Amino acid sequence: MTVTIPVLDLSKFRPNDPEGAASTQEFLDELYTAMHEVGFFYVRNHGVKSELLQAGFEASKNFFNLPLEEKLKIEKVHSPHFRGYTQLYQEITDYKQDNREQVDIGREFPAEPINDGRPLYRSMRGPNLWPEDLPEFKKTILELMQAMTDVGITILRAMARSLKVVDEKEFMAMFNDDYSARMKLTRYPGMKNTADKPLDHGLGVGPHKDYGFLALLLQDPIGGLQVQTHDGQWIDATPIPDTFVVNIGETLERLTSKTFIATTHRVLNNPEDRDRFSIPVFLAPSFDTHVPVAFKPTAEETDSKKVVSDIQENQLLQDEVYGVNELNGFFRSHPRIRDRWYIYNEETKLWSRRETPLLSV
Ligand SMILES: O=C(O)CCC(=O)C(=O)O
Ligand SMILES: [Fe+2]
Repeated sequence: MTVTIPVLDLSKFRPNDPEGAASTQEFLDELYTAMHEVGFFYVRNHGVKSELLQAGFEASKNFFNLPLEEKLKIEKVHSPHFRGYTQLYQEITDYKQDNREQVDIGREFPAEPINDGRPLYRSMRGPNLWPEDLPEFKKTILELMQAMTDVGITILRAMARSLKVVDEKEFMAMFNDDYSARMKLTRYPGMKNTADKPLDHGLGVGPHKDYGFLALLLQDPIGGLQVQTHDGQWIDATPIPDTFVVNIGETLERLTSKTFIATTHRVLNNPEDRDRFSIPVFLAPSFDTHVPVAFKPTAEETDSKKVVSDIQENQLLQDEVYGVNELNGFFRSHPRIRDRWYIYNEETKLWSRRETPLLSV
């Protein structure tokens, strides 16, 4: 079966405008079909100014162009909150080292006290690490993260509405002040980049599903993102100017009993020497949220949702508490940061924060 990734027009979604009822309904129907059948779509007319998108890419390139020793000043290993810079090959996906470098940014919070009985996942909250020598970087990146978050929250509202059986107010209450947002700046070197020498497997990031509720991705024109259709084929998410690529994560898939699919995806490095840049934003409820399984699919929906994925079932994150999933996901992707800041107790089988970080990792 030939599957294409649909392009949805967000300006059709006018939830508070009685005159927009027909176009809103059309949008919701298209959204439902996209999420049920493909699990990915492009969104256009999202309202974020292209100057801001360009400024985001500029800021990202300025950072990646810094000498390695400058970038390492904000290396993620300095952050128990999994913020900061990750060198090429340091992140693990599907048991392989990724051919990409990246910066992780989250919402700014003060660090919380540790090991006082609160859940360990609250350690994910904390301050970001910012490069000192790029004065515009922080302002631009936080502005872009907020603008993309606003678009993502609008799409989440539309998803709740298109699912009908989900109570929109209850669903959106999970995104009150305390929602979780993460942004990543990525750079994928081309395979013939002789300075970086990407690993032969050619995977910028290996096959995976995202953890949370929604991912909204800004990609440059190079291409390389691929989506695994539900019969197991890999298709290109070819860049379309002025759009974001949207997909959902495992926790929202769980809430919908797989009516909406968290589709497997990966990124191939450019076969020549061209570097690719992308900026995804990941949205999820606050860490303490118990994500209900809210949806009882109809027989027809159950029938049509047999999905092939390259990901093994033991790689899936299915805890009911969102923070547990996010922490487990980061532990898996960043074992070096886990081992520096966290310790496993063989007797209790529980992780906790180290009182002082391990220096040797
Ligand atoms: O860079 C991309 O196109 C996708 C990145 C991605 O899937 C991720 O970081 O979860
Ligand atoms: Fe992803």
